[in-house]
Amino acid sequence: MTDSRDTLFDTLGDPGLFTFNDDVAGVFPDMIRRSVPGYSTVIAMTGILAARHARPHTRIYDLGCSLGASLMAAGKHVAPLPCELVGVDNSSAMITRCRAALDAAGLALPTTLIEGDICDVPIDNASVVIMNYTLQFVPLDARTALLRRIREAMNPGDALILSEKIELTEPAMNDLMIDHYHDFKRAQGYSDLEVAQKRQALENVLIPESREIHRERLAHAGFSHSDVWFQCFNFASLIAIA
Ligand SMILES: C[S@@+](CC[C@H](N)C(=O)[O-])C[C@H]1O[C@@H](n2cnc3c(N)ncnc32)[C@H](O)[C@@H]1O
Ligand SMILES: O=C(O)C(=O)C[C@]1(C(=O)O)C=C[C@@H](O)C=C1
Repeated sequence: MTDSRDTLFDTLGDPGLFTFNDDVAGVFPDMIRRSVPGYSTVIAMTGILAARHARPHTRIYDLGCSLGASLMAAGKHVAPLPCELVGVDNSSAMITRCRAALDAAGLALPTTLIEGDICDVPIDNASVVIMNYTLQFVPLDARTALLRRIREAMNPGDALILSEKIELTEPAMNDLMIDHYHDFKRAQGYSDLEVAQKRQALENVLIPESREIHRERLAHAGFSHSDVWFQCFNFASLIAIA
């Protein structure tokens, strides 16, 4: 099956607020691949990282699972270790399509999908928690409590894999990275109009923070170590060890 092309922001007008509705879910594989530099590398490596930290008879959570890309990568590398995969997303359009994609993929591990808010869904007996490009959509004042609940569900040595669009602390470097990022998007076939309209739709919806703030918050939430394991322009992936 070929992915539908993302043309959602190609017309001039009020783009409204970005939401993960049926239109977005329908083009999501193409959208995220052309919008997140390094996306396919991050997803593939998520499987490798998960396999090192997964413990038998625990759960591997994917919070903000969208269409299940990280669940599939984890399933591929963690099996046959007996673990349960749990995907959570609050978009019914994503969960419906994720269920179909997982059925088609036929994962080797038991998998549960939950339609719900990651700030409310119980998290228990986790050895690995994956949150790829999702914390950025959680309100700022709810981020620490969520990370605390994740940490409390883990044992020492377990891992959180956290990927985010980030802000750089030095304004000139931040502006430069955003310019590089927009060059990347244009090289992926997005027009200046599409870049501008999407940027407007994401304003105050996707709230990026610096790697320093992320690492401080992770420490505050009880993680003993964290660092960046991948970065491309203003998109970074961290691993935090419980
Ligand atoms: C950029 S996508 C994540 C991409 C996905 N992790 C991947 O790597 O393919 C963000 C996802 O998080 C979900 N999301 C955002 N806020 C959420 C929340 N509070 N609770 C549950 N899901 C949420 C959205 O519906 C969307 O599917
Ligand atoms: O297109 C952008 O500007 C983005 O920030 C990319 C991004 C993300 O980082 O989550 C934003 C929304 C879509 O979910 C896919 C990718």
